[in-house]
Amino acid sequence: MSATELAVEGLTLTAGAHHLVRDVSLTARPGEVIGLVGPNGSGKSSLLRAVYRVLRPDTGCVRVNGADAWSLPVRRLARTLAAVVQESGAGIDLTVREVVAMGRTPHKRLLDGDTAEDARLIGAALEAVDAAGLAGRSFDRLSGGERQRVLIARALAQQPSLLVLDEPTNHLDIRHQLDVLGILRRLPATVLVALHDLNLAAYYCDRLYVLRAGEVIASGTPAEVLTPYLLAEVYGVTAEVAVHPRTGAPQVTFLPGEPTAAIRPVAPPPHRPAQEGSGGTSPLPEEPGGSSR
Ligand SMILES: Nc1ncnc2c1ncn2[C@@H]1O[C@H](COP(=O)(O)OP(=O)(O)OP(=O)(O)O)[C@@H](O)[C@H]1O
Repeated sequence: MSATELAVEGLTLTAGAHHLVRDVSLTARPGEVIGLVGPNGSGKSSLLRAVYRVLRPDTGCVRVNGADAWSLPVRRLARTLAAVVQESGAGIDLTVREVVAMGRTPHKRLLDGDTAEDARLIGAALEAVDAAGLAGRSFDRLSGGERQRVLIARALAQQPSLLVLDEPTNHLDIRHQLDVLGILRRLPATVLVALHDLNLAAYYCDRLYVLRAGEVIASGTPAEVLTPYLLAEVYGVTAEVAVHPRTGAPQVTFLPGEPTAAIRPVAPPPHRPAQEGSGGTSPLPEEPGGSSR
């Protein structure tokens, strides 16, 4: 299956009088891994919910290969898009294998049993997340990290060409974090993933979008986006950014203490919608001394 193009255009989401997301645009080209980063409450999950069709846009739209995701038949969208979300999975009285087998549902007709190919895909998905040994266990009795890996396996079994994940490394030990992100990196799919760990985002994502208070305030490659300046402005932290000598990816080291005036912008940055194409958009003033690379 070839990867899918995702375009979020001028998306605004509200809950009552509260803006969850305001005029957000982003693109993910086929096969790209796009990271969503930003502080708690900045709108990452809300944006993802609109993409996987749980939270209806007030204005703007979500396009999947050019088609409005909210107008597509649910089943057709489910053959394209899989989601791994934070709140899913509680209270599922099924075995692990049965949960992963649910990933095959969009590809089958009502009452169809598992084919040999389904069984192969379910087994491969379990193997991929190191959960083959859990197949017969009750899903409800798994640890948080085991459950998370099984939900990722279910999404893999769905064979999506667009995969949307909300903090997929939550609960995972470092070995399984690296494994899961490595799998996402190698999938023949487009990936949109919310991550809190900026070093993992820097290493595994092609491009990042930075959200703050429901708006995109910067986007671009990790090296373009992850500067001490931006980290001071968005998270209010002091950080140093170096290029890792082996991976070539930006590596952020956080330091105690408030950011100093030298790396704090004087005025809040104006909002400028993120743009498609190469090169990042950052409304933040130039960092003294130029790029961190
Ligand atoms: N249904 C709702 N009604 C009112 N406010 C909401 C609702 N859903 C989310 N919010 C608020 O909208 C903001 C964005 O929430 P969201 O969950 O999208 O942020 P997030 O970036 O995913 O946060 P986190 O990093 O903590 O997971 C938060 O302030 C949240 O409290």
